[in-house]
Amino acid sequence: MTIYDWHTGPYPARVRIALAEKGLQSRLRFVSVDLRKGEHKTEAFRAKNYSGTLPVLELDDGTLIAECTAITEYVDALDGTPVLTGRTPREKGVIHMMSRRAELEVLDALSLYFHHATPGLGPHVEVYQNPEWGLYQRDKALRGMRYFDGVLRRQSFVAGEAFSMADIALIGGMIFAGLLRVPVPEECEALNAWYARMQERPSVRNWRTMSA
Ligand SMILES: N[C@@H](CCC(=O)N[C@@H](CS(=O)(=O)O)C(=O)NCC(=O)O)C(=O)O
Repeated sequence: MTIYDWHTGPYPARVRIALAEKGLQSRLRFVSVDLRKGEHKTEAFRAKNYSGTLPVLELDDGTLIAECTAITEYVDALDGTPVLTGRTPREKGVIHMMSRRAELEVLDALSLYFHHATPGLGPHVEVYQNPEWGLYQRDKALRGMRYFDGVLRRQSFVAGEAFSMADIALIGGMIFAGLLRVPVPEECEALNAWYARMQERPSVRNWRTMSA
């Protein structure tokens, strides 16, 4: 299998962490797509992913799977342990919901802030920007962090009492916040404590060097 990704990206980090948690990273060939040069927006790459985003997983039969949640669900189904996307219908539903909420309320909001209210990847990629919308998204992400702080005051992990794909999605948001120097609100003690705990996991400590 081949993964098209970018070695410092928050979304690629989600798939790298999932692969490491499953112990499957050695089955992957990593192909770097240079976002700074706009390689992800070329016609050739869009033939792999219409959305022109990373990461994209290419199976040996040529099947292309984009979208971090979809790739993680595929990888999780490959091998038994640990289960990242839930064992029972209830677990699967709650984990998918909380993973999507981490995207909508933190990770994707920070991505929109990056692309609209900062120089982003440069004018050759950021062909449309709305700084007001971008700043609104940064405030949305801060609200989202406060929401997850509340969740993590009541439970050990984002979707309950076990590590899951939902934690990985929120870790992606925290990685993006760090890259953008968007400070986590000081009152978010539970969120900060959870993230410190997450960073002790080898999969989270080492994701940047996985393709080295
Ligand atoms: N919904 C997509 C979003 C993927 C995404 O935005 N990826 C980033 C990669 S990174 O910024 O995290 O490295 C990207 O391609 N950004 C480039 C762009 O949006 O032009 C997913 O979940 O995979």
